[in-house]
Amino acid sequence: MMIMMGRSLNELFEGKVLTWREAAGVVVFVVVMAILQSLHSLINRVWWEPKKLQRIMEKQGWKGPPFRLFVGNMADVMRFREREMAKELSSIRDFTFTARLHPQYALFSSTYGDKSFFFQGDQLRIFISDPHLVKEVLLNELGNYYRPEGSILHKIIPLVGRGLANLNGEEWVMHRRILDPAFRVETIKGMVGTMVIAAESMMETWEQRIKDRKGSIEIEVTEDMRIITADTISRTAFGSSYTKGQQVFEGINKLRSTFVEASNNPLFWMSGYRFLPTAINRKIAKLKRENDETIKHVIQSRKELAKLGKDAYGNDLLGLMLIAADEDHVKAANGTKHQLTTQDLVEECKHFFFGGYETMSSFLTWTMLMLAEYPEWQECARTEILKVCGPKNDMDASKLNQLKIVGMILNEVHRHFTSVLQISRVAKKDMQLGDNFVPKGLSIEIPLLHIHHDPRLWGEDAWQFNPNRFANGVSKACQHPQAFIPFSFGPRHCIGQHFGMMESKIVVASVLLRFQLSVSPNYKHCPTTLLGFIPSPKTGVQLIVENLKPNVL
Ligand code: HEM
Repeated sequence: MMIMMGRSLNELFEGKVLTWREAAGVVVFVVVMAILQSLHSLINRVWWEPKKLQRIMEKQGWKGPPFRLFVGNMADVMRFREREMAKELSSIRDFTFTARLHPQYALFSSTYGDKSFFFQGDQLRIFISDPHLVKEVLLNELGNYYRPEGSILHKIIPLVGRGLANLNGEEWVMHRRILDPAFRVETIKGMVGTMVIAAESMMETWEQRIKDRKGSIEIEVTEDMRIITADTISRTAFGSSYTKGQQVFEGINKLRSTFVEASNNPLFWMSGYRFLPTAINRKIAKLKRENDETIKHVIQSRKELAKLGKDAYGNDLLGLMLIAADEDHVKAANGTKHQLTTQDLVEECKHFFFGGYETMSSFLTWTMLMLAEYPEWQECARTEILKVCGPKNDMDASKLNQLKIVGMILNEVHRHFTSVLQISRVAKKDMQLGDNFVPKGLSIEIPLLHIHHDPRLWGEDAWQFNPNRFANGVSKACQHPQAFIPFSFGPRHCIGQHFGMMESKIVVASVLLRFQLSVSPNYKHCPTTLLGFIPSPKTGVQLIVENLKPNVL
């Protein structure tokens, strides 16, 4: 290296040969310059850039709290959240818990109005809650708004995987193109039978427990919904090797608890924290390695089996992804650019496992609670399921499609307990958004949960549980079709939407055809969040479960 440097310096100093001392001086100079350069870009990133964006937005009437170096306003958010969490909800029918689930929007929009912003770490984030503007951002086909690198999903990458939701640009286009076919409605329809097996196996354990107790039982449904969801994903993704899938879920659970512990530290929200060699970061890295190995093992054995026969990839989600990736390899050989590597597939598997697991188990838990709390809706749904599927739970995709009342209830649960509380984007270049100039690099936060509760869009009963509002479809339920977007929309909408809706209907039908649900006196209504973005009950959801009276069937 010294010789190489000597040569280039020789050129620099027009052929003069440098002494070692002179060369050392030059090296020191270069190192100092490199340090100054890094310092300059650090200061630029953590101070000048956010301050510049703040000035631009303030000039246009946007308001927010003062900037704080490194941590931004997250400490204020955490304090506000603690205060909100300390407030008791009057009953399960009290839906005014949005401030504790998504405190940043509640805190800053109530202080600074609709045009508000705050700093998450060194990122200035504005809130967009007008559905017209939301539509403009999410429908942008040209990718002028991308997912931010500093979002919570990036902070927990060892847990969620470096998959679709964390990718941008051409890499995202390639992954989405290859993975889309595995999640099309037609493909998911073929998975109904597998989903029913997962749901029914949990129902059998409930039935056995009721039999053992000779009457009703109390069930903490959060855990059981997690098990059904994990089982459904393991079976639909990994087919016959679904026990390996369960192993992955054990790994995900360990990683999740470690991240929950880490996220209680305000420094966790600081950019770059995940790269520091702290004890907790080392533990996370070890757990990630172990989980990756399990998935890699399944993929490699599939690939080896495939060498023996054409269909050996299987028709489960992993098989479909491997087939699509293979077809893409063929195209690649013919001149297309990208290919999915084994590590890409590992990351995408983790991504689906996490994405499908946390959102679905949270959503199903809240659905069970609402069915138990509103017996009239439980009854309506059961009558419909009995009529469409018959008492033996004879389900297929077309019957599930006919479950209109169940669909209305699920929509109302999505509205109140929005699984993904907010969507984030960053402007790739200077943009015009409605009347606003949005400078390149500005982060935009779309507070789905709050949009779903805005009385200006939903009317006076926005804070009530009323599935009837969806009786004539989403477009008639609210003022603007983009006021109800639990799965988002546009090019980056949830790839698992059909999978999620199908699974939800199957679980609801399986439960209601066998059991009567009511809320246990032991249940304490205290919605909170998991990892700051998935609504979860603080101390589980305890329900009383009993067999249906014979005259119901
Ligand atoms: C209750 C169920 C679910 C809800 C409410 C939900 C919601 C969402 C939302 C709001 C997004 C963000 C879209 C955006 O930024 O515009 C998303 C993305 C995503 N979801 Fe879901 N999701 C659910 C279930 C699932 C399931 C079951 C899977 C997989 C099996 C899944 C996989 C994904 C993936 C991979 C993305 C990223 C898509 C991309 O960027 O191309 N989700 N989901």
